[in-house]
Amino acid sequence: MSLMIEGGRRLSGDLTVQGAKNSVLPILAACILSGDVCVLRRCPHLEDVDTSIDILRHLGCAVRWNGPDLEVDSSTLTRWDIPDRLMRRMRSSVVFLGAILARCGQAELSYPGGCAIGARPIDLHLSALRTLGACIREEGGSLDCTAPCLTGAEIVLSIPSVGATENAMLAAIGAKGVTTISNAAREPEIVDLQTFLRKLGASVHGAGTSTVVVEGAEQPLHSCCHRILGDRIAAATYLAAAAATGGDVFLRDIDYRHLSTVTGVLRQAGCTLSCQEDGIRLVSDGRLRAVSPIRTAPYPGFPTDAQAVVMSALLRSSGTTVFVENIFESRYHHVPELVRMGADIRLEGRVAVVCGVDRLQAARVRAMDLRGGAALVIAGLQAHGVTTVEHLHHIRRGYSDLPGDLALLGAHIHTENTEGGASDDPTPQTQTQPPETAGQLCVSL
Ligand SMILES: CC(=O)N[C@H]1[C@@H](OP(=O)(O)OP(=O)(O)OC[C@H]2O[C@@H](n3ccc(=O)[nH]c3=O)[C@H](O)[C@@H]2O)O[C@H](CO)[C@@H](O)[C@@H]1O
Ligand SMILES: C=C(OP(=O)(O)O)C(=O)O
Repeated sequence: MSLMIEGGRRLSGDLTVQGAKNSVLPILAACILSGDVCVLRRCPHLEDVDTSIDILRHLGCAVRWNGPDLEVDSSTLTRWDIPDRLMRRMRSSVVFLGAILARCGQAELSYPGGCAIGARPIDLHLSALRTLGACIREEGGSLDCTAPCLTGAEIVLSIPSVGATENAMLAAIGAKGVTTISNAAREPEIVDLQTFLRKLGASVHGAGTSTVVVEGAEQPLHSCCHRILGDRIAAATYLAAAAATGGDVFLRDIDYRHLSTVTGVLRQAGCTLSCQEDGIRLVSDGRLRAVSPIRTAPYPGFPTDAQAVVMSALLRSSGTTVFVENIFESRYHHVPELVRMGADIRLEGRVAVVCGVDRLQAARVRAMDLRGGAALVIAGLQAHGVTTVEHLHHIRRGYSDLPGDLALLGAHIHTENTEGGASDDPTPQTQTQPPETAGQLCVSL
């Protein structure tokens, strides 16, 4: 599947932002802990959500859509294994490990897949679970885990890894006693997971700070209904698109506090932003200025997931902007594609130097990963002529309807069924490697 985008349209109007991919995925894994029915409101319909549903069904859970809500009944769970073909489909498959261990005391799965943006090892996940008493045998990419009796412990993460924090929180629910996770990730999605776990009846505190404390659940957990947090990265994408096209958009149902580094950059670039309790409005005249160096960092720093889309917004700015990607070692696969469209970007390791150009030219380009794909769409919105973005399936991992949303805002964009599709996709996918080979997949810049 490809997207065709006719550049030069100014975006305007209101948009309700989807539920967050990075919230709903760990929460879908957490549904296993309930042993009952969980209703997730505003569940985004994404490829990664479909993969999570496939995993839940494989485990024996009953899952069904009810309009925009997803209902998961985990009372019927019968298995503790996840087949390799499902593990490889996304990174977040690994977050099921903590939940399955907590519920079943054993788990059989393999290394997760996901976008090729770096090596993405899972050593911190496994070390956290071992600290809680899990015995994990790694062989040929398979993980054979037993944990008849998880015990609360002090887990210190060497990096504030989002996924490792979530895995540790989920496993700790099934442990006896208190678990403290230090140097925990502080992302809003971790807070959303804590909110969900509390609704299930679990005792979890501290999410949003560097120390998360989980008391093992002595009582059985129960059913709950939860509305998924608004997606700050989808919001950053629409803000970047509006900024680049001289737009005027209002994004509803998004917490502006979760986007302060992104809105700060767009303000510096010359956009006018007003942040309200119910959303964010951005007005741009389309003549953006270069900004101070953008360095990606764990929350509350500038999100790595917004690096590509904000870069795209600045391609025609006046002056030079430096990007430093500090989280993932090869997250610039969109750059050669943007250069095809006339962008002036030089790469040196983790640094990308963007010199604004007067004009972008439409081209046939290829999404190499999720956010890089969204960045190409934003470039297409600004380019002269009709841009084709191939390999739409990457974008569908994280946006429930990017073309539909942009069309609502006035973009001329449509999806085309192209020959081949995902099955003959040569795009590299990260397959987390056993420790001795981790890193070999990193694509040099
Ligand atoms: C589903 C989800 O929420 N995905 C997000 C999550 O991914 P994810 O949870 O995979 O990202 P992490 O926070 O774990 O990764 C941060 C850094 O830590 C490294 N690391 C991580 C785990 C580990 O065991 N060992 C290790 O070395 C990673 O390679 C990376 O360099 O956070 C990333 C960083 O904000 C985002 O880009 C992703 O969108
Ligand atoms: C890298 C991302 O996601 P994941 O961790 O699911 O691959 C992302 O959302 O940009």
